[in-house]
Amino acid sequence: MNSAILDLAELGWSGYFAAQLDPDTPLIPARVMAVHRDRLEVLGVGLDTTIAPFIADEDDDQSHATIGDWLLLDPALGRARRLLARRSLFKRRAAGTARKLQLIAANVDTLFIVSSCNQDFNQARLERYLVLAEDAEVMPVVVLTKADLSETPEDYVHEAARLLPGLLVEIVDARDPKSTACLLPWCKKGQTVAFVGSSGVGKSTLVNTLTGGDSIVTQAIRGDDDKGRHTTTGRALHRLAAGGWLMDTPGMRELQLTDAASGIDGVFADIAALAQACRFSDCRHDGEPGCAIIAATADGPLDPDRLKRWRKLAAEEAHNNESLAERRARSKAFGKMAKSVMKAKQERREF
Ligand SMILES: Nc1nc2c(ncn2[C@@H]2O[C@H](COP(=O)(O)OP(=O)(O)OP(=O)(O)O)[C@@H](O)[C@H]2O)c(=O)[nH]1
Ligand SMILES: [Zn+2]
Repeated sequence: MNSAILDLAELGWSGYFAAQLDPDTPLIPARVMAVHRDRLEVLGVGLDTTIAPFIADEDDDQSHATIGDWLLLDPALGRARRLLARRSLFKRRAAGTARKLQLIAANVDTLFIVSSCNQDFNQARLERYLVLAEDAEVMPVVVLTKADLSETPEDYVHEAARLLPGLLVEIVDARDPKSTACLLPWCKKGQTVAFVGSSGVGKSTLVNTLTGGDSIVTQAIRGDDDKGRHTTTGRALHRLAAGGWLMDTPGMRELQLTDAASGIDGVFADIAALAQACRFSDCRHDGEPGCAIIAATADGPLDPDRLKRWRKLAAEEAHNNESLAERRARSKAFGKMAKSVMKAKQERREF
């Protein structure tokens, strides 16, 4: 099924990637469909194969090929030669002391941020996901499910739309294909979408409706083999009925706010702009004289709750960065220690 790719556009190829080709070096574009420890599954026109993992630059932890990436393959060598610049990238700091950067998914076009029209609806959570989208440079679309269970679904749409100027908000009954048809423009040929949202809001239901009832599990089992043998394991990109691709990985499902300073400034652009007008450039907006942010909550446009949510996210972000700084300091200290041990050894030998 997947191997019946006829043209690259079907896989999400576009002028953005084509512009990166070097006409003098004939390499074959292929998209990464799954990442395993020791190999990548890639798909191209008439190409459905596995290759060795690819790292463009050992010193750059963003240069590992990840799911959704476009690689240029050398047909003679059967391996990747280049990683094309991405349109978008979801990444996160791994848990644990090393806090390594993990690449989650590349070249997603649209992030569906799913919430339901009931007690799950929560502006802070939506903002958090908006920051993720902003940081990954992916367009967010808020999808409010369970419209059929709410008496006043329009209230939720209104509340969500207020979070960001121009934010797109759709409201659906996730079980009903007629209702989810409003999402199809983002799911067409060549488009890649992903879903985030808390448990129970209807992500799987939406996905099943959008894949035409052909659930991911059945796709995986049926695989590429027309004899119905089990050939595909754990591909992360799944075909949508409208022609696009759904990015579904455990990493995508576990995404959290990390390393997202630029995203926070984008989603809270109003607060960032107000801060420019504070009297002190290092104003902490904590009772200093001439603070434009506090003034805006007292008599003006800034909702104090929004300020509170921003503080929380900014504090979390500061915490993440601190850990990163600590990690750097630790590795520097370790380097110094190692050097002095080596020196001591050397001196002993010389002595
Ligand atoms: N009435 C109604 N029920 C819905 C709607 N969307 C989802 N549900 C139901 O809500 C329940 C949870 O939906 P799921 O699709 O499993 O939610 P999920 O977000 O995938 O949850 P996790 O798998 O835990 O992440 C199921 O019983 C669905 O049938 C909707 O729009 N309307
Ligand atoms: Zn201030």
